[in-house]
Amino acid sequence: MSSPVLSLSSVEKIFPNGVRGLSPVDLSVEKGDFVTLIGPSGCGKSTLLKLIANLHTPSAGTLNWWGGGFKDVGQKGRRMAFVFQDATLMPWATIVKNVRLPLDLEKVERTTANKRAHAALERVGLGHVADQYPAQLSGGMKMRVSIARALVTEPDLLLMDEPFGALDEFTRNRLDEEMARLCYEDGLTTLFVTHALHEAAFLSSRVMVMAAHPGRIHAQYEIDRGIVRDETFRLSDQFAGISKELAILLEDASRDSMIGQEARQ
Ligand SMILES: Nc1ncnc2c1ncn2[C@@H]1O[C@H](COP(=O)(O)OP(=O)(O)OP(=O)(O)O)[C@@H](O)[C@H]1O
Repeated sequence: MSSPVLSLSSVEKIFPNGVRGLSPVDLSVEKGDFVTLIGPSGCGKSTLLKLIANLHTPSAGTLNWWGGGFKDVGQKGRRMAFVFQDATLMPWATIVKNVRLPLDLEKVERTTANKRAHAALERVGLGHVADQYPAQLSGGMKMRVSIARALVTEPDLLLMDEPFGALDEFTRNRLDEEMARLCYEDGLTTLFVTHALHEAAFLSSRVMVMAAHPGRIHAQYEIDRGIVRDETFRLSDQFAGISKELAILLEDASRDSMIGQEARQ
């Protein structure tokens, strides 16, 4: 059997100022999983994502990427890409040049890089804006460019930190449907952070409900991978049921977080 994409064993983070960002976490992410982290502010969602991205070093515990250490991440079959809340596009460069940036940094030959950048834009439905500039696009389109810039590297693991948090609900729903298509149809392993319960219910194959004070995993909730995540699902009783069960877990996690906070005061 192949190694999990990610495995965390008793990984914790205590910041230099003594703040415990994350209590020991055990987590295993398999190929094709869509894992969402949700929980009240300060529960360690970003800390956990940054540990996985190797932007933080754990204070204790072991992290493995594809069964090995971080030094092999970036090789074929072990590529990781990020999408953040802010699309962070270069305003002076065309959309295709923005998408091509990671390939330019890798010194991929120009014709190949252009071809891949155009293909990535097609995948997010933005082939027609390749020669435009970021200022000409809406917020949702900019975010799709940011997703294309991540996809162009052909990642095996996609990390997304509240990518659609700044968008209106209609745009967010459309982008969630696009993400579901990209991730479930292509089997792209994804770790996703959100504050939005309905987004977690819609997208995930597993939801990690976290609690704060201190940051930790409170509960895990599995959702059938076989569900087709489309508009019909969003309107179904099944979706309503999943959302309700998640709301109960989240309520419970919030109550635990408040008890933790009061105990510290
Ligand atoms: N660099 C840092 N130094 C000290 N403490 C930090 C640092 N980064 C995060 N923390 C603390 O660690 C805890 C977890 O923070 P984190 O940002 O991971 O939470 P979060 O769940 O992502 O919050 P939010 O939903 O508000 O973005 C918080 O108490 C936070 O104040």
